[in-house]
Amino acid sequence: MTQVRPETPAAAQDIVFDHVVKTYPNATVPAVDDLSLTVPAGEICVLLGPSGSGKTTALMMVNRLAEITGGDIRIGGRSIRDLDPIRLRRSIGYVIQQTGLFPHLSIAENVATVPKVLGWGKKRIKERVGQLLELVGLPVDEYGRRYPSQLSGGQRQRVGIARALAADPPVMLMDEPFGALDPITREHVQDEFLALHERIRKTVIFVSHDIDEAVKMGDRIAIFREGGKLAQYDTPRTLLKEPADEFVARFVGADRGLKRLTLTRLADLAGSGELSPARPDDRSLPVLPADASLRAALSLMVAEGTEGVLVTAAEGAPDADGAARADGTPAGGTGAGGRVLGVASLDAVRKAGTA
Ligand SMILES: Nc1ncnc2c1ncn2[C@@H]1O[C@H](COP(=O)(O)OP(=O)(O)OP(=O)(O)O)[C@@H](O)[C@H]1O
Repeated sequence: MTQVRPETPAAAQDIVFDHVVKTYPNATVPAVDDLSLTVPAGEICVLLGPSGSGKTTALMMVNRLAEITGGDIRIGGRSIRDLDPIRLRRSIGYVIQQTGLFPHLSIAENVATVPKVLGWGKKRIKERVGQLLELVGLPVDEYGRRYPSQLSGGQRQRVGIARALAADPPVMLMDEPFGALDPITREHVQDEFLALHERIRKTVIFVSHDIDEAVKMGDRIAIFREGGKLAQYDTPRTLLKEPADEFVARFVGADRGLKRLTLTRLADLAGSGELSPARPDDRSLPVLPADASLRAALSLMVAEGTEGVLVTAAEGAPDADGAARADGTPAGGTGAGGRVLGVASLDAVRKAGTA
């Protein structure tokens, strides 16, 4: 995706759930029971938990698609109770699994929906649509006139994201947005969304069923248990390292160590002095850049049957000291490898997974 910024981006706002309760009419037990948590401005919070534990309900209360029955939700300090639901919804991006694109409208028209409702002028809408489609990697000249049925699932999901961003909302709600995509497209769209989020820094609440997705996407994860109760709210790292109880431990799975490896980069090992210096023999080891995860390093070692990987400076990282490169070309040359930082041994990677 290209370096286009939305015009005058709205500052992100924090979202506070303050003892929130939701009991549906005729229900005997609450769908969400006394939920209190704060999503800091600009962060991604993933709601995770078994089916029926209240994730979607919690999300839909934020834009008042479900009305709260107790407690309060505040966005940027303002209670949603004090805001007109329709205006509130226009000010919040909403992305769902079935993208909800209008099949009879072109891609450009789909993205323009909310700005049109808000009464923006034609020129401003056109500019905005162009920027947003560019931002999600679907240039308007090529894709703007197509219809949703003429795009792949992943592309449609990106249009859904562009449309949700159209009015530059400070908050985005995403309900299993990538749930219908095949695993490869899904990973790709997740990566793209994370890169996009780096730039736009909205406050995002994201519902997921999938612990791997939650660990990858979330700055924080809220784990719900049956009965709409919050079991734990923490960063992925803390959650994997210190699950609050048996339920959370079971939910995040037996391979917690492996998941933690996803969160740690080879650069972190380099930073804490846990790489060993490369010796001439190590030139035959598989090579990974420092921004690769320890999980990727472990997979590569297993696949190649080695006890280490050679770690090079990540692409774009400074390469100043004239050391040799992994591919044998001198520093400053045009070889694909970066400066060699050292060797990540199987032991060092294992240790990081259990630390
Ligand atoms: N409109 C509704 N009317 C009555 N009960 C509802 C309604 N929507 C959801 N519920 C109930 O509220 C509880 C929480 O549902 P919710 O959809 O929020 O859970 P969820 O964690 O998002 O589930 P899933 O992962 O299966 O989507 C469930 O018991 C569900 O049956």
